[in-house]
Formats: sequence, structure tokens, C-alpha cells
Amino acid sequence: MSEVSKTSGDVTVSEFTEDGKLVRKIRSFVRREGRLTKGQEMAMENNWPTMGIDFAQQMLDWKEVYHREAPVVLEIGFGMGASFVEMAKNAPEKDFIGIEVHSPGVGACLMAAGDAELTNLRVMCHDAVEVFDYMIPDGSLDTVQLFFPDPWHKARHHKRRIVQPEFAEMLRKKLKIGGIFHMATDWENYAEHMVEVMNAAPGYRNTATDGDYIARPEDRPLTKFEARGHRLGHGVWDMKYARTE
Ligand SMILES: C[S@@+](CC[C@H](N)C(=O)[O-])C[C@H]1O[C@@H](n2cnc3c(N)ncnc32)[C@H](O)[C@@H]1O
Repeated sequence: MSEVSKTSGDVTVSEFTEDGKLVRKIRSFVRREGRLTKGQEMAMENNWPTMGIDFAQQMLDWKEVYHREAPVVLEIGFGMGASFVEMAKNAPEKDFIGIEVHSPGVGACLMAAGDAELTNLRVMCHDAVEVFDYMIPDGSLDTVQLFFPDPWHKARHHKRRIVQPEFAEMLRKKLKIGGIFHMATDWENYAEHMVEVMNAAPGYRNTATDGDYIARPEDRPLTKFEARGHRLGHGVWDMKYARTE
């Protein structure tokens, strides 16, 4: 059973266990119910049957999903999907799954993926944390990407940041040994938080050889948003951690 309650502008979802105990879940997002454009709606209709995966409390089988065996790259919160689609286009030898809660973003991504006639891309419209829990088999992912996650600027909201010790541990189990967790952010305080959490997380190695951050990898497409940031002199921090055990 669950209910949504509003407290000082935040959305908190309260759930009750069978014996009536209240469990309050902190989520990394607030659902913005934006409307889909006509194009996004059409893309949902046309492309969801081949590229969309519905949430279910059942583990996915990648071979069944992509009809082949290839390295799987999972992206959390792809926004409108521009860089996600670009990456899938540039790496046809890999399979991509993107998870985003914002439905217009999912529609936009399906539109671009349909135009590019991609066969190695799938999307889900759901909370990635729940998808990990219920649907991603242990030790099955080559890469997890988290690009420009909501920074939750205010200190009292930092608990909403998706990168937390429990999240790092859950994600570690889903990566193959040697698999990579790649994060990027343009908010320095969040970059520091990511490093603090990930350096303390057991079973990971920071792949950076000079300090905590790596140079922007060539395979991460430069989005309009990031290019604008560069022009304005904003920094971007990339981090890659490998699962060691
Ligand atoms: C700041 S945007 C960045 C989007 C994109 N990665 C980019 O670089 O343009 C963060 C995105 O993460 C999504 N998001 C946040 N928490 C999420 C979660 N738990 N599961 C899925 N998507 C999530 C939000 O809806 C939002 O679109």
C-alpha cells in the first residue's frame, strides 16, 4: 500500500509493510508530469512495442531482450536521450538500456532512436532504483552511466542525491567484475560527494591515475548543455570506478 504526501514542496512516498510499519522512501526525483508533444506521443506508440520495456517484478534476460549476446551498457536518467542515442549509434557492438522517469524524455529518446533505426537500444520509464532491485540480474552489466544527475543543491536535500553508499553497493552487485560505473557532473560539490561515497564503497577501484577525476572520455558525447557550460567557463567532472570484487 502506498500514499503520496506533500511536505514543504517535497514529494515523499510513504509505504507500509504488511504489519503496518511505515517506511518512508527518499527518491532522487520529483515527478514532473509534463505533456508529451505530438511527435513524442507518436514515437511512444510506434516504438514502445520494440524498444520499450515495461516495469515488472521479474529479472530481465539480456539475450532475450536483444536477441544476441553483447556487452550491456545501462544509463540512469538519460533526460531527453540525445547523448544516450548518440552513444548507442556510435557503438553498434554494444547493447544499451536507458531508464528515465520523465515520460516526455522517454518519448523524445524513442523519437531519435526510431529515426536512427537503432536495434541495440531499449528504454524504461520507471525509477531506476526499483528497476535495479527487481529486474537487473547480478553481475550482468558492463557499464553503468550516470550523467549530470539532479544535483540537489541545498544541503537539506543532499539525502535525495542518487549516489549514496547503499546505491553504490546495489549497483556493484549488478556490474560484472571489472565493469565500470561512469559518473559525470557539472556541480563541484556533487562531484566531491560522489568521490567521497565511491572511494569509501567496498569492492570498487577508482580508475583515475592522477587524482580522483578522469579527462572527459571521447565516447561521452558533448551535449549542447555541456558545450554551453564549457563556453561559460563551468567545470565538468568525470569519474570512472571499476568493480573489483
Ligand atoms: C539533470 S537531468 C540530466 C539528464 C541527462 N542525463 C543529461 O545529461 O542531459 C537528471 C535526469 O535524471 C532523471 N532521474 C532522476 N532520478 C531518477 C531515477 N531514480 N530513475 C530514473 N531517472 C531518474 C530525471 O528525471 C532527469 O531527467
